Amino acid sequence: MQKKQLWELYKGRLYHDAGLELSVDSSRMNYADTFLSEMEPRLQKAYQEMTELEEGAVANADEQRMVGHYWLRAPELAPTAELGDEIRGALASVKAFAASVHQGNIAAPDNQKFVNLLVIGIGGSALGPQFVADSLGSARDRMRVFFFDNTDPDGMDKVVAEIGAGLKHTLAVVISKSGGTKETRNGMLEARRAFENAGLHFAAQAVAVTGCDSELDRTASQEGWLGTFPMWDWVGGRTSVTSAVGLLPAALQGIDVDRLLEGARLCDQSTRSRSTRENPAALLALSWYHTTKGKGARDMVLLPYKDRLILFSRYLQQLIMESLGKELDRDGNLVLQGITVYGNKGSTDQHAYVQQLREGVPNFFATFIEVLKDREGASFEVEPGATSGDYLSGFLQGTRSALYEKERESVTITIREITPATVGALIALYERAVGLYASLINVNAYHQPGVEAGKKAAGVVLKLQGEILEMLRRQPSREFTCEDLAMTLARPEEVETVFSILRHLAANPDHGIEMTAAPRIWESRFKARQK
Ligand SMILES: O=P(O)(O)OC[C@H]1O[C@](O)(CO)[C@@H](O)[C@@H]1O
Repeated sequence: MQKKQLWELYKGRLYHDAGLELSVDSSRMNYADTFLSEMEPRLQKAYQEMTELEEGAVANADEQRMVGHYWLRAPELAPTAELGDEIRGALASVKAFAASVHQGNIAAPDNQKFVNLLVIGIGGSALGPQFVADSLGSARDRMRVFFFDNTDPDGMDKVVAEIGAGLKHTLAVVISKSGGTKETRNGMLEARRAFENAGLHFAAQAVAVTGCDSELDRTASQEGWLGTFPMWDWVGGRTSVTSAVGLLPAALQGIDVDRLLEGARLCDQSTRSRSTRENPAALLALSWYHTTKGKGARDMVLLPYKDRLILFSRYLQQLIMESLGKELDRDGNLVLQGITVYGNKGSTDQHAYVQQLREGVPNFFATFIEVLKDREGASFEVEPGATSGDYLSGFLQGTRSALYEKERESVTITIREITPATVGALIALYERAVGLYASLINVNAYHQPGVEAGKKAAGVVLKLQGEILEMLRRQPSREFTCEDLAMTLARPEEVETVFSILRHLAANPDHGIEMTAAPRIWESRFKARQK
């Protein structure tokens, strides 16, 4: 298409919200003008489903739950007055708690102010807080934020070492909706051990965000932690960033959570429109549907040209892939749905994988995120007439057209600057786009049955490890190969797992397992160290 024609297409398709200072450009999506009208009946159905969801329908049928993340920034829309009051109450207690910590009314045991925050959680209980902390953080933050978002011992040691002596002025925020996620439980226990090693009492420096009467809730109340903030079953983990999950760490860090909620609320208002051309979330969902053929046929590559948005792709990876990646549709048909999401940031990725995007396998579409404001204040010129920010902008434009020349499609989202409000708006925009797209492809966006399989399998591995240790310790003088041991345990079919467990045990001093390596590694022998 000629540039002049493209300009006309751009003007015809551009969505711009002056209040949010947000634009969505889908002119580089090669759909015919008739596509919108063809899709309109299905979109109207999606809008209706969204209305019902917002009114409190059991939109997550499998778990028999309402889906209420939109009420978190508009409590007056909650289906009952009680729920609205709970949301307002939780927000008020988050803000009051953060203010008390900042003022030193809630303080470390030595009466000094808390200056560090250790957030412990995983998945939706970490990714939102991490994205918000990274995108809106600054050297002026009220508290420095650290994360345990895995059960990797070395990863946690690294964080503890970074905090160093500051542990005594560190507030731990343990976040788990279910309150029983093992990675988070382990993170909490590891943090507790680190506190104890430093002569500190964990309970005096910890708060929880969790569901009522969860294992974590009970631990927090039995041990007298500093506080507990609610999570409700009608808020999914991946859409929980505007609940206490995201707001408590953000408020403690010193981020204006009212502005974040306001941005999300305004974006919710815009994305409730039933006029497709005036609904940016619908325009995104339509673009996804067109380019992936409604079957995930192309990956979504996120290219935010702003360092502060680097974690947005990780955040969206969970939001989109956990929501849309489903084996069955809502009628029980096998559909194997989803959209693969990856990306880091431009222009950096230009020097990594953009080569393949332009010339290699055309199995993706790009989402450019443009931020108009370069920095606080003016920039100097790195060469006559151009600043570093001009270069960043030029690289975005350049990559967008270079991809389009090669028939690689893209959408471009433009915001004026990174503020709590625009971050809130971006979050809300994608939450709604995912919900609408899920309706278009008829999947339940609000459950995650596939995640359970891996958790169960891990439980089986740990149980087998217990049996292995018991057998090795019962016969301390005997050396076993993995095959011997699998036979002795009457688990011959599990020999590969037995081998993996033994190698891991022998690589660590914890359980006293020794390995005599054989030239063919799988013939190595293992025994329990004599006491
Ligand atoms: O907040 P929780 O219950 O610890 O769960 C953490 C994450 O685990 C998942 O359930 C997947 O395992 C996510 O959906 C969720 O965000």
